[in-house]
Amino acid sequence: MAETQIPVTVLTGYLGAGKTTLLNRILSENHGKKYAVVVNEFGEIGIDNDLIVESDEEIYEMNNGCVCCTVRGDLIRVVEGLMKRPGGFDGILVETTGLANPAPVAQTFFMDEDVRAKSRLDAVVTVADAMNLLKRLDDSPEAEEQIAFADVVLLNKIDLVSAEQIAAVERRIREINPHATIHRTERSAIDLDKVLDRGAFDLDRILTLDPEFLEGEDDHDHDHECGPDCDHDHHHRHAHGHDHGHDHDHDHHHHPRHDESVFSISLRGGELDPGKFFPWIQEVTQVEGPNILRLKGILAMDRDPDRYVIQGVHMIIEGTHQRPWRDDEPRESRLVFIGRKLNEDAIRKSFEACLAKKN
Ligand SMILES: Nc1nc2c(ncn2[C@@H]2O[C@H](COP(=O)(O)OP(=O)(O)OP(=O)(O)O)[C@@H](O)[C@H]2O)c(=O)[nH]1
Repeated sequence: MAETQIPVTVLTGYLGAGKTTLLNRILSENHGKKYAVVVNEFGEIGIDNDLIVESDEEIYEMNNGCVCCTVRGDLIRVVEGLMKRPGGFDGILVETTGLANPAPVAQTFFMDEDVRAKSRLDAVVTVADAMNLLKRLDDSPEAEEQIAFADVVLLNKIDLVSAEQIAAVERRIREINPHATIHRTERSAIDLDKVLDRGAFDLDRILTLDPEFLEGEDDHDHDHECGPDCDHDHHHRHAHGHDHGHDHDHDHHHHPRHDESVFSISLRGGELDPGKFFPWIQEVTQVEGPNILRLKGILAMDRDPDRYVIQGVHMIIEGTHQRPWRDDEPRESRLVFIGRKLNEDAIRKSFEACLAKKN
């Protein structure tokens, strides 16, 4: 029986750490294996799917809320569906949103009987941003959970920091999680056998970390109530509604609430005037940089046949031409900011001022 279990890799890490970069490596490398990929993102308009390389792999997107607390039922259904596929898969990769606590995702693979019989959690792989991790550990509980649960940590973006900084981040990771294997990486470059099929998930360690890990709460059936940005109100309601008089609150234990100060702004429009857009995005990222945890967009530039992809983490932004727009695609620009204390009105208005004038 055991040999028929499909290995599942949970790929986690804070916003912008380099998860998709790693996923793209896995999907592009000529390893002769077939992986199913499940991605989940935070933000209303699905962009992540467009940033994943085109490949023969099957990609399932779940962007209605955050996998850690709202779509576990969906995850079970997707995984069950995958297992029934003839031919099967050599592995399943689940990429969580940067704001997810990986524990409930990992739990999924122990809770559902069918899923448990046919799959095994191979490893939780956490990508950490060497430049920003220390700050995020101070202000974002998810960042710490992601490190604590990791079997393998990729300490990524080492090109952006000094050797001393790398050593300091590594020490902090070790304090939180002395067991994980740490690899230093640039652009998530790693031999895939260091992240896939590791047999690294250690249930005993996780039970020390979280004694209730296997207690699989009743599923509360809250899968579909959350909005795209993970409606935290719902969790308040849930926590209250679930008070049976015992004083440990499952919800608190397994699902530390998301950082409620983080929200997303989704912008949509037609073609952009590059002469206006580029100075604008430079300015926004300079002024709002500390509050911009993440930005990503697929843009249609006036008179440009290619899709233009822009990505950022705080003040660092990168843009590239991706591929030509297809005839059947509307030339539309979509841009998402995820952050704290962003001035939505000002960003929205100034973005609209970058649209190309059509006559
Ligand atoms: N300089 C530098 N940039 C990197 C490195 N790895 C990734 N990036 C860039 O960082 C940005 C975020 O990378 P992604 O792989 O999309 O990050 P992610 O973790 O998938 O992001 P979310 O899904 O939004 O949480 C992109 O612009 C990447 O090109 C690295 O090692 N060095």
